[in-house]
Amino acid sequence: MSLVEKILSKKTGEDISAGDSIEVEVDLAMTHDGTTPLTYKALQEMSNNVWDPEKIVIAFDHNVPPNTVKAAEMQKLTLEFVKKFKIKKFHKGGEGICHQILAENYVLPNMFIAGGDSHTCTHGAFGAFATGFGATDMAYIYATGETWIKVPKTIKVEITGRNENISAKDIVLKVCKEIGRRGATYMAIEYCGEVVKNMSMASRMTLCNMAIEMGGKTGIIETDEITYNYLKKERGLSDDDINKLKKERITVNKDEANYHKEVVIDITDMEEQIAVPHHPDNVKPVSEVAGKAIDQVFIGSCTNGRLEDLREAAKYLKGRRVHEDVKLIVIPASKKVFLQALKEGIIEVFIKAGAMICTPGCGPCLGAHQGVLAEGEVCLSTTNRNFRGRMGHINSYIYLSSPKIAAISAVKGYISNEI
Ligand SMILES: CC(C)[C@H](C(=O)O)[C@@H](O)C(=O)O
Ligand code: SF4
Repeated sequence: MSLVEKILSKKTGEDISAGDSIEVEVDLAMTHDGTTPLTYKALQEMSNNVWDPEKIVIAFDHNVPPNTVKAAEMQKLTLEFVKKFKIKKFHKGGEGICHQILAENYVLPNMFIAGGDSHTCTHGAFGAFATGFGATDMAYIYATGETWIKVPKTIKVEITGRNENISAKDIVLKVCKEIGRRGATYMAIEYCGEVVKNMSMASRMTLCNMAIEMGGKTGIIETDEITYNYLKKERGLSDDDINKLKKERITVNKDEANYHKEVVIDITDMEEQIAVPHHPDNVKPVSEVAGKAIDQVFIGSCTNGRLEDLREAAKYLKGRRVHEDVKLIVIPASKKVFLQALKEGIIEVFIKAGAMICTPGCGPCLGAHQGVLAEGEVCLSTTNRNFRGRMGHINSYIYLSSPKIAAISAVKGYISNEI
């Protein structure tokens, strides 16, 4: 059995396998300012109640603070939902991106997590089954606490080798290139191998975050000491809680699991990777893109807005100036990340270098505000999607990279991995 099959078998109490349609109880559900209004509308046609307000998380992150009347109206309606159903796990603007909020507060291994956002797959990093649903499905979940899914097939992706220059973002871009934008449609991507074993939780989240860019239902990683340490240190779980989780730990016998496909990526001689317009699987080694002039750099998002990402970027910006032709926008993924970055002097490094720092949230990632692109402009971004027009004008261009390359390029004025 794959990791997903094992988690879902445990949840349903039956031995299930890929292709089965199952009904399942949801442990945690989330919608944000962009998706709560439609979910609320659909819910009103189904029920006058929510199944369990304790298991629902609402976050304002996509347009914070609201920049248009429409965005303000959507938050007003969402607030009505929050009040009506007495949702306590409510995070108003400035607290962070919904996925970062979930990771910092609520996600636990073996959970079934349903999110009204496609990057809910990020939480597979905790050994949870986490995936995105549309508004009608979310409404049904809010009403009943249940949903159904077809159990996805699994692609095993093993990351091997050693290379100090390579980050989780370079790896996931390479995986996108190998698997392709439709290569994992309705499948789970199970990451393993020595590189993943040694990765921080933040990096594992970067890996799982982009499963959807390959059409994937989710990305997922077995829990281990790194997961438990994170839950203890960052989330304050007690030793008893951790021991309980360890007893319920789900592992996979990789030789016996019935993977649909297996991919091995050795990073030893790998170059850093860049996705070029207009698809995240349109990936090239940095040497083929180096020298491309840029107008804007964005460091942030649910892919790469965490503390380790900001620390990495700060290494290259410290004592340097952002190129005069480049706008650099930095957005910490959450309030917690922001406060810690302030404490460590990282924010000061960015400001002195000439960066603009914005309120934790999605920011320019989806082209809503805080840095939209003009016609012909080129942005190098640490986000996950470079679709045509996503960050602004239909004829603007988005390249995707790691925070390191983003920071170096902001200084140089063109794409580069050498400071
Ligand atoms: C607005 C929201 C529905 C959307 C998603 O689901 O992914 C957004 O977060 C994105 O990244 O494009
Ligand atoms: S940061 Fe970007 S990808 Fe992530 S949830 Fe927000 S808009 Fe979507």
